Amino acid sequence: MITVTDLRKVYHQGKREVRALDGVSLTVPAGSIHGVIGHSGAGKSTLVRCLTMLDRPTSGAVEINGVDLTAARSDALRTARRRIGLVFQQANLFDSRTIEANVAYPLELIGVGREKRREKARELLGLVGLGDAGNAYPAQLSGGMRQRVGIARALATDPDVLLFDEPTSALDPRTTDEILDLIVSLRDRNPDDLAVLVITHEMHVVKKICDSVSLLEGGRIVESGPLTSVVKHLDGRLSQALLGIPPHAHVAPSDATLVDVLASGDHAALPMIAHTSREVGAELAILAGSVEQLAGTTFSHLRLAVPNGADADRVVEELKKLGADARRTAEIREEEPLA
Ligand SMILES: Nc1ncnc2c1ncn2[C@@H]1O[C@H](COP(=O)(O)OP(=O)(O)OP(=O)(O)O)[C@@H](O)[C@H]1O
Repeated sequence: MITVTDLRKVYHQGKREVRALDGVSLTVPAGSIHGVIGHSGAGKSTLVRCLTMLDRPTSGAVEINGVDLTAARSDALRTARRRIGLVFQQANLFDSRTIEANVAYPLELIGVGREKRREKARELLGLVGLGDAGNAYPAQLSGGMRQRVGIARALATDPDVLLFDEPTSALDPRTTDEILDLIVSLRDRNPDDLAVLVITHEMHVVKKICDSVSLLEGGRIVESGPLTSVVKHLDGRLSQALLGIPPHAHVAPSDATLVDVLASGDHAALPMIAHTSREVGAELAILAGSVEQLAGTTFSHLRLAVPNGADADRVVEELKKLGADARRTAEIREEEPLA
């Protein structure tokens, strides 16, 4: 389990103070995969550096299973750091070492004997699907395979936390999905011991593997929670980011009110548009939408056009009665472009 409490990092650029982290708190229990997403400049890299003490936080605490890394010094810090396995965007392997020797490297640093190192490296390479590649050199591997080696190396010291910093940003979509499946399988293999934290700007990563998610902005966590809760409401920033539908100005009819509706779970399977149409006596057009499975729950997000003359507020009301979240988003008058 990793617990981060009120983590702050202030940089000084001349006279200017930059609060790269401005009071970040989060908890990731063992068995859970938590995503932190944020745009460029949000503080993601600073968070990774401060969690691993590559950069000392200005204040706050980072605890791994109750041991505070910020309070540890020299040897104690080195030992505590091994509780976090770190995987970067690029694996940064030693080109002159075999794959097996790369995976064994963290064990070499802490003085584990040769035979034990080899045994562990072989076991880990098997775990990440590279059981036959131990004698190969990094240059002989694809980007996805190199990333698997990076993951095996991060697991060498049996960490309690695996921290991924943009693990799939350099990979193609298919390889990305293979690496994401591997991350889930590592968690599933060790649910009582391993907490996983994934820092990314890719929504796909969050949608595919995370149980919970935090949105980092200007060094602060502005929204956080279990994936299925944060996407449930139309107004949420994470909901917009993860399930948002783009404006479809080119198909918007003139003289209509646009209504967005978001339904989840069993509600998503109801014939709610037909039902609402009938109840209100209005023909509703679906202009855009997405239906997705997140963490095993179906979410359906639709944008409807209610012809003017029909009661858009009643449409919203009827949809809410059926258990969906709904709201008016725009009025379109003839010859007026969609806002
Ligand atoms: N060493 C530093 N000195 C001064 N300011 C810094 C330093 N490192 C980061 N910052 C500032 O802190 C803020 C957060 O930067 P950070 O690199 O953590 O963001 P990020 O979310 O990782 O962005 P990106 O995805 O572009 O890497 C930015 O305003 C950045 O300019």
